This record gives sequence, C-alpha cells and structure tokens, in this order.
Amino acid sequence: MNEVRFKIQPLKHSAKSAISTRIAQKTKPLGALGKLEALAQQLAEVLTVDAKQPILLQQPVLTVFAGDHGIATEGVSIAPSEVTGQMVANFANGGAAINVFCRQLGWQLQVVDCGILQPPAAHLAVISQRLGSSTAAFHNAPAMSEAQLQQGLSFGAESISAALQAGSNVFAFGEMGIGNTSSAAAIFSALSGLPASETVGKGTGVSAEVMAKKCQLITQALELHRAALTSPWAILRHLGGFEICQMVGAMLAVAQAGKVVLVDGFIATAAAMLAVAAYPACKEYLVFAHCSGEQGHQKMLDYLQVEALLNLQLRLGEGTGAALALPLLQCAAAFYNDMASFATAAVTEVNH
Ligand SMILES: Cc1cc2ncn([C@H]3O[C@H](COP(=O)(O)O)[C@@H](O)[C@H]3O)c2cc1C
Ligand SMILES: O=C(O)c1cccnc1
Repeated sequence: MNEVRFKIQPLKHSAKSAISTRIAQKTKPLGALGKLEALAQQLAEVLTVDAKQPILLQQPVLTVFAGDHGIATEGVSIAPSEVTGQMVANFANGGAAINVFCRQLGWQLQVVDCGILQPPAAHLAVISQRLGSSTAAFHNAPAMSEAQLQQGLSFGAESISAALQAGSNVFAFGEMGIGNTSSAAAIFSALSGLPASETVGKGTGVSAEVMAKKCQLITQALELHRAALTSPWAILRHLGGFEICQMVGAMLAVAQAGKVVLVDGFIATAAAMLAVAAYPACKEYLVFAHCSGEQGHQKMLDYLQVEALLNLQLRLGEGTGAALALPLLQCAAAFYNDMASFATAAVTEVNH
C-alpha cells in the first residue's frame, strides 16, 4: 500500500494584521476578552479570506473512534477490553456522556469501529472501518502492521469527507479504547524522550500498583522498539492504537481542508502530537479544548507550547472536553462578527 500523504498549507493569512485590528477596535479595553481574542484571531485566519468577512461556524461534527488494545490483557485499566464494545453500543444507543453533550450543544455525532474485539450487532449509527479486532500488545510486538497504519490514516481521512463536502468547518475527535492511556503515554514518551514515569497516569483511575505496571510495560516497549522509533509514523505503528491512527488521519484531513479541529484530552492530544510531528503546519488548525485530569496532559500541552481553553478536571475522553468547548468558539465568533467597534458605537477609543 502506498504511503498516505497530506498537503497542509501553512497559515500565511494576508489579513493577519487587519484581523487583529478588527479585534482591537471592539468596544472593550485591549485584551479584555482574554483567550477568546486569540481564539477569534485563529478562527478568522483559518476560516475567512479577509478581515471584513464574518466567522461562520457550520455544522460541527464530532467523530468518536473506537479501537481495542492488546496491552489491555496485561490489566492496565480498571476495565476489561469488552467494555470498549459495550461503550460503542452505548454510543449507538445515545446513552454515553458524549451523546448527551452532543445533543445539548448541537454537535452531529458519528461513531467509527476502527477494530474492536466485540463489535455490537450491526448498527446504522456505527461506521465500520475495521483494521483488525485488536492491536498487538506493544510491549511484545509492533502494535500494527505498515498496511494497517496506512489503511488507518486513509480511513480516518475518509470518515470526515462527507461532512467536509456538506460544508462542515468545525470538527472534533473522541476515542474509546480500554488501555489507550497506556498507548498515548508511550507515544508521548517516544516523541518527547520523557521517561514513562513522567507520562503515565491513572487513566480510568487505576491503583498505584497498576500505574507502576503501566510504567514498566511502557519502558519495556520503548526499549524493545527503540531502534525502530525513528519517525512519527513508526511511533504510531509500534505504540499506537487503531483509533489513534484513524484520529491522526482525520486531524490531518481537516487541516488539509483548511478547517478547524477541536482537540480533546490526553489520547486525542497524543494523536495531535503525531500529526504535528509529521506535518508541523497542521498545528495552526488545532484548537486545544481542555486540559484533562490525566497527569501527563498538561505536559503534552507544554511540549506543544499551546494553552487549553478549559480546565474542568475531566478525565473521560470520548471527545467530551472538545464538545464542551464549542460554545466558546461560538462566542469568539459572535464577538468578532457582531460586537460594535469604538467608531460604530461612538465610544471614545481607549486603546492606543
Ligand atoms: C465505562 C467507561 C467509559 C469510558 N469512556 C471513555 N473511557 C476512557 O477510558 C479509556 C482509557 O483509560 P484506560 O487506559 O485506563 O483504559 C478509554 O476508553 C477512554 O476513552 C471510558 C472508560 C470506561 C471504563
Ligand atoms: O484525557 C483523556 O482523554 C482521558 C483520560 C483518562 C481516561 N480516558 C481519557
């Protein structure tokens, strides 16, 4: 299979300074809308062609990718792998946290089976893009084959192509996969050089003993694959998950289309780190929605030199943190589009 490639344009907006002038001229002290100002600037640079055009957020779509992990048989989670499939059925039936938030906030939700051990009975609400039934346990073997990696990247891109064609311009990605905080921590260690003790966290809420075991398995995996971990794709293939792989492909496809990605928690940020390592220009299309309670997440954000919008101590995944940030994007767009300027409102200009 050919290597999947993406073409991502660096954001060199000709109206950068006109956009910041538009924000500066709103009737408020300079900078008083805090992070919403940087957010409006980013949204305008990604989604508009000049500083006169409004930011229009259209048909937000959130895709949850599900995949099972070989490492889960080592007991690295509070839950067994069968919970992945059970949660996919829960998503299909509308009962999970992410379903509730999507309904509340107006996200269109889609669920992708990327390769789980126990898929629920065929369900219209679940897209089947299976790469296998589970990855291999990455402390013993590469998690997936080169063919699965390439297929996964292109499946990820395909999962959002219909929405892109229909005009969606805001995307978020969630994941479900028992054991995937181990995979995300291993990816973070491989990319950053940090030891596993710095990147491993409690995931679903495991004990100190299980955390030590996670740490030991990841250290073993990093040693086993050390010579092979020479590129973001090699790291993804050896340490990743089917759902993480498809998420990377989907994030890169959104950036390629020049639209916005809201990045969720620890696992989604591991995917974003791989996407950025492979295509640095993709970072400008990413909005980091929240800082998760997983101990390594703030370190990932620091490593990427980005700030998250929210810190609600969530540690769930599924895309929940990304879903919750949509109203902030909407308000950033609304103030940019509709707030009066000093000139139009006849308020004495205070910003010089
Ligand atoms: C019922 C349930 C629902 C979830 N929804 C998301 N996760 C989250 O927990 C898993 C990662 O944590 P670990 O690495 O410790 O397994 C992922 O599936 C993630 O999406 C869940 C976990 C459980 C148990
Ligand atoms: O931050 C996350 O995405 C996360 C944290 C713990 C468990 N599952 C997901």
